[in-house]
Amino acid sequence: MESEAIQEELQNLDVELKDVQGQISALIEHQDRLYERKSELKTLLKALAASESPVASSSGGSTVIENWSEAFEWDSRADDVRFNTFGISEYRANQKEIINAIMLGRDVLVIMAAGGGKSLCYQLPAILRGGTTLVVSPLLSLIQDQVMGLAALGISAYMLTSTSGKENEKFVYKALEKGEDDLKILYVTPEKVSKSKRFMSKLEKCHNAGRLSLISIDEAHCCSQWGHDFRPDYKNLSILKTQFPKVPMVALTATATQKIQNDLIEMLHIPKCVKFVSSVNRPNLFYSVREKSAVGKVVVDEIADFIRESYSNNESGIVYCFSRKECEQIASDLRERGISADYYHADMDVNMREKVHMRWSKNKLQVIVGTVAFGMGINKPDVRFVIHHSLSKSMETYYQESGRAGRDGLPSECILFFRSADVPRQSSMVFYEYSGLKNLYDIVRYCQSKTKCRRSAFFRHFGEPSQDCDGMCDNCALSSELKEVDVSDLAKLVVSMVQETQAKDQRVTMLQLGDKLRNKHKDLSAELKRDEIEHLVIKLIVDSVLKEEFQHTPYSTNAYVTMGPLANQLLQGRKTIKMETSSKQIKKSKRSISFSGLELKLDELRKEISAADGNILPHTVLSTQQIGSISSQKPDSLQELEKIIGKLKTEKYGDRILEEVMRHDVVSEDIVEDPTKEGACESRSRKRAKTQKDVVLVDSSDEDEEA
Ligand SMILES: Nc1ncnc2c1ncn2[C@@H]1O[C@H](COP(=O)(O)OP(=O)(O)OP(=O)(O)O)[C@@H](O)[C@H]1O
Ligand SMILES: [Mg+2]
Repeated sequence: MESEAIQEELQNLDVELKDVQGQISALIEHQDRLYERKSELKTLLKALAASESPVASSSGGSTVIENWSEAFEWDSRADDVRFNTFGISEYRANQKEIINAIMLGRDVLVIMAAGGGKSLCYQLPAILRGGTTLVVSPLLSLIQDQVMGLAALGISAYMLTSTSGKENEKFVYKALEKGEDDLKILYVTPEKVSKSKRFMSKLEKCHNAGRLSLISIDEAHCCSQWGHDFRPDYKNLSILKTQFPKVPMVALTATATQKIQNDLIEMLHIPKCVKFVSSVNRPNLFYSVREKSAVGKVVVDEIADFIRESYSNNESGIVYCFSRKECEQIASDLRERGISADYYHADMDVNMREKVHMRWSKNKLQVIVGTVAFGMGINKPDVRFVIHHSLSKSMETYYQESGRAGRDGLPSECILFFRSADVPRQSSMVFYEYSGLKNLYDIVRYCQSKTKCRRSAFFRHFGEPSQDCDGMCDNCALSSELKEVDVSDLAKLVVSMVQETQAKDQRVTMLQLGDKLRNKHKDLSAELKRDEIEHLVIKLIVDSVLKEEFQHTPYSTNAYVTMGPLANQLLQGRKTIKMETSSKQIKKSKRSISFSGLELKLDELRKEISAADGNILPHTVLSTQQIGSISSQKPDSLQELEKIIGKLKTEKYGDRILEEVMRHDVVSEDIVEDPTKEGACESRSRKRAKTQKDVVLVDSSDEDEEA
């Protein structure tokens, strides 16, 4: 009897110890999170202090007062090239300062959001400084795009990649060695630097002759293992600073975390660089999360309706999917619904992929349905919408992927379709990655929240002070009745069920758990939909009450739900679980720009010129912003047009653009007034002044509907 009592006590102690262990690991996890947040906040404080002082932050702790915005002798030349060659009417934030720091010979680290205009920051000094600028860029498609774009502007840009022909290679090597031919900008992949001795020896000759004027490392986050796109060959780029210590180096990336910044500075050997960190905020992007139906057809219908209603002029978009099979299916479903869509994934032959990408870049295809393989090489500035058919694996990847919208700064939309059942699909892919689950649960929190500003989640993630969202996310734009409901009792039922299953040495997936619960508690099943139970299970996982465990089968990795570190706290009534519920739902959200009248004609014209040339993309002929400016200002001479788009584009396309403007003017006047009437001219100019409309039409007709 005594031994039985001891046995029992031992068993109880084991249970209690397990509980304590669970609490300790939960506390340790919590402690880690607090430390991490503390360090983020400290960095934030430093950044704030730096931004309050007039000195640009120099990572070398330089005490010299440096004002990168003052007047410099190259200012007028820089303005001339910016406007007349690049057709850019004014600098965006930090561009001028970065250019000045490079012109002064400093090493520079640029952190600027996608589409912020990083290319200009090294391309303009490349032209001003004379000699040759070397640009390292990770992807062939990015390099091709850039070289093509620069060539269209009459800038002598070349590339050396694995696909370069012999003739091209010969020309580049000769130009590097002898300096006789014009070679302003040379793009290479990192492999050239790390693997080609021949290339490095030619580069050395160029340098020794004093002709290597600048080294630019684009997409520099590829250096860091902490980044989302680590490329081993980027690690060897330190050789550039070692070999050419006096040549200024500029490293550019859109990825902003402090850890990655420090990593880059160390790996590229630029400890004294001047750092320019711009905000991660993309004010022109409208972020929203929509509940994803369990029925696939309904989701595709919703996506197709959205595209048809908001982007009927063939405006470009991307739909991201989880798997290759899903991509193909959704692309075909969209085509069936009359939308010009095609798929893009890693299983396709390179030529096929390139063909799809090119059709899309030339606006011959409206939507690319892609996996994450459709990534870094996308340079299209006028992507108006990015839809996630499934959630991304982290806030960082979501920021990157959704950030492919609106790189031209014009209003664009980012919609994520969220369904709890998609979480185990992602978790079974990322659980072995460093912080994989933690990162995934961060984006799940983002999706589950019905109250918090979507933007603030990005600020928090990148350790940046919050900024006003200005109603540019669903949670800020929508004023609906939101409540927090205590669901602890239901949560206890869920956790007890997991506990029972585990006690029987069985495993349960989220799907099975929902079914079991509804079978056992028939009274609940009338009230509770499967989706709601899954929603709760995911919340419990994210809150460490439950946890996911994974098991490999020969065909897949399955995610099971098990007791988490805080399970017992909940069962013992020491923890409450609250869920946000919303009485209203966004049914339709429409934030779009749309072309009308002359804009449509100019859009047609740029496509026509691009198609006839074959080597120029429509947005290089005229950017969407330029189309807007021409349509609102309606220039009636080449001189007037030149004031809007600069000399080069006016010389190349001016006559055809003016023809279009005049034709449109005549047509619209035929409609509105009798041109023979006296005073028509005056009324025309008055009319013009009146139609100086904001070319960007932002339609914000949200329709809220009872759920
Ligand atoms: N000052 C400016 N005014 C108007 N448009 C600009 C300006 N600077 C750059 N752009 C345009 O913005 C678009 C994006 O520029 P760019 O490709 O340099 O972005 P990025 O910062 O390199 O982005 P990513 O991280 O996606 O590579 C391009 O179409 C470019 O011509
Ligand atoms: Mg870029």
